[in-house]
This record gives sequence, C-alpha cells and structure tokens, in this order.
Amino acid sequence: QLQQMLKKRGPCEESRRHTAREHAFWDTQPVPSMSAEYDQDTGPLDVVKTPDDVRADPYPLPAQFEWCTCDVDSETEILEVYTLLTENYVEDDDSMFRFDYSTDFLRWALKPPEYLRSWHLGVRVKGGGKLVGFITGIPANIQVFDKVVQMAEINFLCVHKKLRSKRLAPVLIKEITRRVNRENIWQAVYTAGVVLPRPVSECRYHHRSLNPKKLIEVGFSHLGARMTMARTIKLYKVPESPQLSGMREMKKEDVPRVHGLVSNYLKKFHLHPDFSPAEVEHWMLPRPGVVYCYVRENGKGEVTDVCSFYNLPSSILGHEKHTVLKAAYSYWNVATTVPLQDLMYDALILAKQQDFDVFNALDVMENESFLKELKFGIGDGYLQYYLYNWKCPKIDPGNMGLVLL
Ligand SMILES: CCCCCCCCCCCCCC(=O)SCCNC(=O)CCNC(=O)[C@H](O)C(C)(C)COP(=O)(O)OP(=O)(O)OC[C@H]1O[C@@H](n2cnc3c(N)ncnc32)[C@H](O)[C@@H]1OP(=O)(O)O
Ligand SMILES: CNCCCN(C)c1ncc(F)c(N2CC(C(=O)NCc3cnc4ccccn34)C2)n1
Repeated sequence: QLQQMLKKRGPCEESRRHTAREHAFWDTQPVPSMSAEYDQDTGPLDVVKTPDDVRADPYPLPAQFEWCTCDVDSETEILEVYTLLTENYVEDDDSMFRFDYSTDFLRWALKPPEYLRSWHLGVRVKGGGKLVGFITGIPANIQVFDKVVQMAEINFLCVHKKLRSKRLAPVLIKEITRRVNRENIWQAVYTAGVVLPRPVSECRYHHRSLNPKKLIEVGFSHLGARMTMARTIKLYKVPESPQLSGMREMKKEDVPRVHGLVSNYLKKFHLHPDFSPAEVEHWMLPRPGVVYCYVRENGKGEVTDVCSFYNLPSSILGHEKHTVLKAAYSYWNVATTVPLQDLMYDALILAKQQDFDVFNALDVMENESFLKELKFGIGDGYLQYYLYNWKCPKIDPGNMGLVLL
C-alpha cells in the first residue's frame, strides 16, 4: 500500500502540480491551461504564422544523439521501431502488460494517404547507432464543432527506458511540431493515458472477456465474487458464428458505400475525422492480423451496416505460461438497419472466431448503448484526448467521434 502511495501522486497533489504551473514544458506550449473553460468559440490559441516563421533547422539534441527519420518500408528500420516500442512503449500502472504493436500494424498506422516520411521521427545514438527515441505524425482532416481543420495525428511517442526523465520528450515534441509547421499545419490531435494540460475529452476503456480463463490467469481480470471458473466461462460464452443475416468481410468494391455510411454517421459527433474514400479504404479494408472489417448486406445486396476492430496485442510481462494478451479494439461501427447492440454482438463473435482474448471499447460515439448489455466491464484505463493549438469546449465521450491507434 505504501509503495502504491509512493508511486502515484495523489489526485490533490497532481492537481496542485497543474495549478502551480509545474509543467515546465507544457506551460510554454499553445495548449489550454488546466483551468481554462471555453464556450462555443473555437479557434487557434497561437498567433497565426507561416512556414517562413518556423526555424529551418532541427532542434539541437544532447551531444551523443542525432535525429533520424525511420523508413517504415525498410525491413531493418521498421524492425528497429518495433523493437524500441515492444520494449519501451506504454505499460499499465502495475507493469503487467506492454503494447506490442506489430510491424504490419505500424506500416498500416504510419502510411495513410498523404503521409510524410519526415514525420516518422527518431533519435539515434550518434553515428547510426541504436534507436532510442521515436514520435510520429500523420496528416488528417478533423472536424471540430463547425470547422474542418487540417491537423497532424501524433502517436508513438517513446523514449528508451534507460533515457527517461532527461527531458528528451519535449525535444521530440518540439521537433515534430517544427516539421508539421513547416508543412503549414498548425494543429494536432493526440491521446494519452496521462493527464496533461489539458484534456478536451476524458474517455474510459471497457473490456468484454472472450477468453475469461486466460484473462484471470494473467491477472487482466478477476473471478467475480460468488463465481466459479465454470460459471464465468459460461457467462462469457458466445455463439460460433454471427447471428445477423448477410454478414461478410468488407471488400474493395464496398469502399464507396462504406465511405458514405461512415461519413454520414460521424457528422453527429463534435470531433470527428473528415474521411476521403481513399482514407476509408486505407483505414477499413481488412488486413490480416491488423484490422478486421465486416459489412452486412440486406436482402437486395445493399451494404447497410459495418463493424470493424483492430488487433493490438500486449506482451504479458513475467508470466510463465502466457506471453501475449490478444486484444481487439473497437474501431468504426455504423448500424442503420439493425440495433448497434446486435451489430456489436456479431463483432464479439467474429473477434472470438479470430481467437482474441478480450474486446476493448472506449465509451465514445454511441458505445455506451451496448456496453452493459453485452457484458463489458469498465476498465481502470482512462484515455485523455488533446488538441494542440486549438481552444474549444470540453467534449463528452458520447460526442467524441475519433478513435486513434
Ligand atoms: C502543430 C503540430 C503539433 C505536434 C505536437 C502536438 C503535441 C504532441 C504531444 C505528444 C503526444 C504523444 C501521444 C502518445 O504517444 S501517448 C503514449 C506516450 N508513450 C508512452 O507512454 C511510452 C512509455 N513512456 C515513455 O516512453 C516516456 O515516459 C515518454 C516519452 C512518454 C516521456 O518521456 P520521459 O518520461 O523521459 O519524460 P521527459 O523527462 O523526457 O519529459 C517530461 C515532460 O514530458 C511530458 N510528458 C510525459 N508523458 C507525455 C505524453 N504521453 N505526452 C506528452 N507529454 C508527455 C511531461 O508532462 C513533462 O512535461 P512537463 O509536465 O514538465 O511540462
Ligand atoms: C496513444 N495511443 C492511445 C491508444 C493506446 N491504447 C490502446 C491505450 N492507451 C492507454 C490505455 F490506458 C489503454 N488501455 C486499454 C486498457 C487496457 O487494456 N488496460 C490493460 C492493458 C493491457 N495492455 C496494456 C498495455 C498498456 C496499458 C494498459 N494495458 C487501458 N490503451
């Protein structure tokens, strides 16, 4: 218990840190302060600039390091990125799990239409040495309330465990900002499990057990009070195959129709991507082991509903029997002729068919409508959403229409 107390700053202490302006880096950035509240008016926080106002040379690094861009099409370089992340990326608070993004997943995540190689930014030990730092940006058109803004989606910020607490993260963030600004883009969107100045939305993860026995064995979940293992397995059992008629894998020919379904659906949320057909094709066409997408054809062969989820396994740290937690994450789902709950029940069945142990969903979009009924349990993980250089009112999870990887 003492260790627990020592490890985590209490909420009051954490909030004092925020109010005492102890964010040496974030207090220098165009982000709202912790206490800022904006009503309807939305817009940039910073003075409007042009790329010519932005320094042409990279920010300086400590002497022993150098900048690099990681070529995700190079077998050796993508493996270096994979290794840095699988050994040093996000863990849960008790260091029981660590994300294990695959190389195929990383190529998918980092090469959407219009991507820039210069935004796959790394830090190496000088002289082409070990990759010790990473941060990425990809371009996206994001609608925030009534405005469509060209933004960068920032992700995969990572500093090697041995180089933590040396203020390397602010340097990575400033350099990716510089590179994005040089392309005349001045806003960004990002998510994190940590609270920074200041969240535009705070969402929660919910988990639906598909393989409860393994989840309990590895400590991801616990046997309920007055529950036996047999009873728990029975509780989470799902049918062998989808219950809705006409469910099939999405294929290339479905892209125009799926683009229409998704674009029309996302309009109802206060913050959502403004997808082109090419982006819908990139983000939703199935890729084995990476992203799964199923459409429902009605009696007349028209596609009327779509569900999708992505594969993000976690390494299970220090367990003798299990080494990988197979987790599916709810992605883009649109139900127009059946209840969303029925569509998502089939998503669970399809995920179980693919041998996933757990199906994760945030309480964003209309997900609240099925979480309880479909036996999701609330997780301990919050996901904070952030906008860089954009003031806008806070957004409730039910009005959040963006899922990042
Ligand atoms: C217009 C274009 C703009 C583009 C940029 C938009 C902004 C993008 C922002 C990035 C979006 C990333 C989205 C994702 O990928 S979220 C996933 C982040 N990655 C991990 O959690 C992996 C494991 N952890 C690590 O690798 C390190 O701990 C990291 C690299 C996270 C921090 O390294 P380290 O632990 O060695 O610390 P430091 O001494 O170098 O630096 C300390 C400073 O860093 C601030 N910090 C800590 N964690 C985060 C965080 N997750 N986002 C933003 N800032 C963070 C912290 O408040 C402090 O600042 P201040 O409190 O003193 O002020
Ligand atoms: C910057 N991109 C944001 C998305 C990255 N994503 C997926 C993420 N960001 C923060 C989280 F809090 C989180 N959670 C899923 C829930 C969960 O499953 N918690 C147990 C667990 C299993 N494996 C791991 C690995 C790391 C942390 C918790 N883990 C909590 N997911």
